[in-house]
Amino acid sequence: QFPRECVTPEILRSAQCCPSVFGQVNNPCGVNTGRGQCVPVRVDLRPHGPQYPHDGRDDRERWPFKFFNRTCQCNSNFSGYNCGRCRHGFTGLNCDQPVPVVRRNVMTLSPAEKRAFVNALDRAKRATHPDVVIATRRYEEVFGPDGNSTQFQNITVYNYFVWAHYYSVSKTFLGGGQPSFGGVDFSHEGPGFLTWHRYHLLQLERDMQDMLQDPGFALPYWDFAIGGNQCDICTDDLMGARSSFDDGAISSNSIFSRWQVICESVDDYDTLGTICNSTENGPIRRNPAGNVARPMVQKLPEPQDIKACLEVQDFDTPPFYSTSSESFRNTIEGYSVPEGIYDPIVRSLHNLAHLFLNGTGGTTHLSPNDPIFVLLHTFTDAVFDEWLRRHPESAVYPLENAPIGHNRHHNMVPFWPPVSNAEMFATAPENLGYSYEAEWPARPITLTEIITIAVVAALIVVAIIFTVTTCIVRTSSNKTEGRQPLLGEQYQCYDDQDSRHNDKTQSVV
Ligand SMILES: O=C(O)c1cc2cc(O)c(O)cc2[nH]1
Repeated sequence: QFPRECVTPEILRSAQCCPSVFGQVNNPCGVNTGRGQCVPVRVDLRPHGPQYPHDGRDDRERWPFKFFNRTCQCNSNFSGYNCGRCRHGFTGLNCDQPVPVVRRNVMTLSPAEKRAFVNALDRAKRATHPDVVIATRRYEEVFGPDGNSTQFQNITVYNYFVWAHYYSVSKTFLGGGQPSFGGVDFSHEGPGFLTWHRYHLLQLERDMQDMLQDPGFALPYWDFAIGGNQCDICTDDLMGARSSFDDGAISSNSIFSRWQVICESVDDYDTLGTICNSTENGPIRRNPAGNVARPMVQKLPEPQDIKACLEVQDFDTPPFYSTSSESFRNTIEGYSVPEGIYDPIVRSLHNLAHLFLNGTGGTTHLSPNDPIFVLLHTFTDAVFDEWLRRHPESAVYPLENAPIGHNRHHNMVPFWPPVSNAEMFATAPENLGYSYEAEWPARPITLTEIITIAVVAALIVVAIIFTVTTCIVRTSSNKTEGRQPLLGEQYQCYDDQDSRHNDKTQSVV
């Protein structure tokens, strides 16, 4: 969540995180070379929704004010916590060379591409994050027992991806023997669901690009809307087949059978007020279509569910929550039927794909431990991008009264440097430096288009009738009168060779 350079007791107490670029001294945010400058953090103070009644009790409120109030703001295509990186989709010393970052259907990758992707994920699982460390205590305890030993830990690139999700969904610790408050979620059940997960993936993709030294590296996606009860990506060349010995385990032929999960001790965190750390302790569990107790989550979404959800007009609707009806966000998140009507017993689209996995990937605080999470969410993001393209006029993100963390200008927890929901609410190829190679169901013709087509067609028909009628009238009057034409030759109508001949004859006469 925070750069390693910013978690010393002095810097944390100063509340200013503006490191120098490339290890230079006294060059915060690369200001001397025009890369960026150190500025006050902007925090949105508009009211949030009523779901969270404990204002003042959680470090994540008004993110990241509890920890820092000054940050780097980068110029042009520079980005990152010290403006030392390029914006997504750009490379070069001056970050002025565009690089295509194209996310493709994982099933269409060649065997070599599949191997490279699996190996890259495995490398990310083991490589210590070069910049970021995670807090293992709430702010109240983060300076340590002696007040001078800050409680942060190194974490690997992939485990940071898992930890960020856990931190955003974890309960509010209230202390004093009170149970932790679970009605809070900074990344689900609100309009920020799509923008939060979009940035979450961008961050992993960028970290992996740095790790691989390949600025064109792109995460693939899993089209989970294939219906049926088969997990097509659960094969040993991709996310791992089912183990022959244990229905809930991954085959030992897959590298993912050796992955260990983090953030499993959720009861400890919630009762002791601690935070998940980077300790790994147990294998991924996965049993696709194996939840016999919930038959409704034993089948994947259908292809027509994507078509239906793309036709929902409004991005989100009051109360901007998991109970919203006729909301595209709540539909793709999966609390409504695919046509958009909220139904408390329904689980569709994204939620259904999670629950279908039936194990680590279906448990909110653990789900990114299963690498299927990455592919499931790139597809969800691809649908979001297609919706933005189809509905430019109704793509309006709520400004206030969304659940805490979900207002348009709330910074998304726990990302650093601060990034708001609004910044991720834009079409990806034009604004965010990546695109999807995907085919979508045909868009139905809108009422405006039908009216426009009807008006144009009617005008054409009227014009044809007018022209033909005029010609007939002129021709017949010329024939019957056999006298001088009333109009000059340039206005006369010709319908065949004979009439042309007649007209010429008439004009000679
Ligand atoms: O019960 C649900 O609808 C559900 C489970 C689950 C797991 C997960 O990781 C999510 O991100 C969402 C989600 N929804």
